[in-house]
Amino acid sequence: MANILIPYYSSYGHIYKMALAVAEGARGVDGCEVKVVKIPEFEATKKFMSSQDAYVKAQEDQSDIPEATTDDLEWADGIIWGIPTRYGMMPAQMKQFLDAAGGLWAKGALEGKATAVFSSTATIHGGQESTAITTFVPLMHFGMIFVGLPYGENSEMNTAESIGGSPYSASTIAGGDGSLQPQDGELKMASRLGVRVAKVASALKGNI
Ligand SMILES: Cc1cc2nc3c(=O)[nH]c(=O)nc-3n(C[C@H](O)[C@H](O)[C@H](O)COP(=O)(O)O)c2cc1C
Repeated sequence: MANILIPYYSSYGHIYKMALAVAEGARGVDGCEVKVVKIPEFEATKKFMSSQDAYVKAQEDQSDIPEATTDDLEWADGIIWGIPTRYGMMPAQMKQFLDAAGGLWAKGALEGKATAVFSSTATIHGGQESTAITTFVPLMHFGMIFVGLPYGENSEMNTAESIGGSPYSASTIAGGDGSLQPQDGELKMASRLGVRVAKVASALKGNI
């Protein structure tokens, strides 16, 4: 039995859809309990973005998802973070959440837990890989065990087409105006990432 947590932040819904695919994969692994939670939004951002219909609609779609707490992080045996790219790296909301978990760092509460990242960018070269790689840094400080996305299980990556996914993370490309939606191949890679982390977390607990 392993507990798998999927904390994500999503302004326009792309990462939310990827989170559901990751959850579906993790739920398929025997004995795993899966929780999807959203990283709390900044009040200032809510106010600023309330004039954007796409943001308002995406937040309504996620209204049933509970907000992430540091207790959730302690509950989890494996944590798969959903992170839309901001200037090539994680959004401030996500960093604030990690900073607020400093008490867990101090007592080593996340050490030895499996972790992974899924991301999204507007463009193919907008930072899907740098977001995963830079997120690796704080996760290493927490002592977590990083799980990548191997080519062997994800043949979709062997392409020159416009599709997300790299050895570092599952990802999707939203388009400059956000009009693209996660493609089948991207959702499959997200789901397989969920499976992989759930299996690694179970193995680390000595369940398999
Ligand atoms: C402040 C800001 C910075 C962004 N920086 C980048 C970036 O560096 N590269 C990129 O490709 N897209 C960038 N984007 C686009 C977002 O990554 C995109 O809207 C997001 O991945 C969509 O996911 P979501 O629908 O889950 O929010 C940025 C968006 C915002 C609002």
